[in-house]
Amino acid sequence: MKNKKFSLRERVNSFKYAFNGLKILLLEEHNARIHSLAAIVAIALGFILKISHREWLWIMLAIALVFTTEMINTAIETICDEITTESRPGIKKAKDVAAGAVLVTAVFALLVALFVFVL
Ligand SMILES: Nc1ncnc2c1ncn2[C@@H]1O[C@H](COP(=O)(O)OP(=O)(O)OP(=O)(O)O)[C@@H](O)[C@H]1O
Repeated sequence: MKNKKFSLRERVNSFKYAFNGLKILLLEEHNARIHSLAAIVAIALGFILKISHREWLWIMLAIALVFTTEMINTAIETICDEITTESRPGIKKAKDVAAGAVLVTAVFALLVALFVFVL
């Protein structure tokens, strides 16, 4: 793979696959819809309250982190379900740790919103 020649078409396809991943997340994952709604509300509030550039950076970081962990969580869940649907302690551990990562970033995003919009 490493010695393959550079191909613009393959690079464009990589972007297509990545956007497809985002589309799958938004269409199929209920949590992602809730996070999208929260992101839209935060962006709207940012414009309404005319927050500073620095505050926008925190809001964008929070949104990006939540979506990134949500996507990695979905990828891990999907791989786990492809491996087996039988009850396995290792699968439970992987899924719960991945879900925990989403929780950590969601709490971080809530704290950012609290600091930017309330305090
Ligand atoms: N194959 C498995 N073996 C053991 N535990 C599992 C397995 N699949 C899921 N679990 C556990 O069952 C619980 C629910 O799993 P599930 O995959 O439905 O996650 P979820 O977060 O409820 O799903 P979603 O993200 O789609 O809302 C979690 O604690 C998960 O770790």
